[in-house]
Amino acid sequence: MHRTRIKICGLTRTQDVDAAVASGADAVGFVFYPPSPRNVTIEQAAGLMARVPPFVTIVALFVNADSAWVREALARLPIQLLQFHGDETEADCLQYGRPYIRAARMRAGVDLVEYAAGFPSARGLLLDAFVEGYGGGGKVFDWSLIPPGFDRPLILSGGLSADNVIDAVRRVRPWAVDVSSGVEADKGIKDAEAIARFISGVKDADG
Ligand SMILES: O=C(O)c1ccccc1NCC(=O)[C@H](O)[C@H](O)COP(=O)(O)O
Repeated sequence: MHRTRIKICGLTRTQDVDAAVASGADAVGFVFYPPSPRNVTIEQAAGLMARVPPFVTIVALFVNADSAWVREALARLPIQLLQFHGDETEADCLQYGRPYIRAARMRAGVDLVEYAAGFPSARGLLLDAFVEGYGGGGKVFDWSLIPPGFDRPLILSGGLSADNVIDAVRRVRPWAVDVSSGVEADKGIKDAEAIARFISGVKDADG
């Protein structure tokens, strides 16, 4: 039986990192995108990432970032996986020589097979709803845009919460799910109970 992996994204506080880990998250995500209310500096991220135990993957999210900044973050932080959420090309993503996942901003007309073919080196495709401002919008996209039998690891995101994640996992059967705003009390402020309910929902859906 497949166990759906779970990433909690947009962490900005130590207690939220602790809550995600305690509830059983497989991965924790940190947003390096200054316009976002979830943005963290390299200094803040160092303190947050230091709390993450072994076997929980540390993911760093960038949006059209200056490559010198990404390199600095990689040099100073224990980042294990990059997430590119902007308009990066495959060459942009590959230049760091690190494993990465590529966000696909889903909306009517997006051909996921064609999009994914442009990123053969991505470890997986993270499907998020198209929103102005790139992401973290808490919007659900039409899951029927995902082609049946799509054969790359899919990380389903976009407006997930404890209220819809069971249905999402049962219908899409993704490799992993990713949530940010759906487990927040306020932008950038996670709710430990909502994280626990989300993770419990994923486990229920897995059966
Ligand atoms: O979180 C942000 O503010 C953000 C800004 C720019 C690009 C992406 C951003 N977040 C993406 C995520 O946190 C997740 O990977 C995911 O898409 C979940 O978002 P949500 O719909 O809020 O659960």
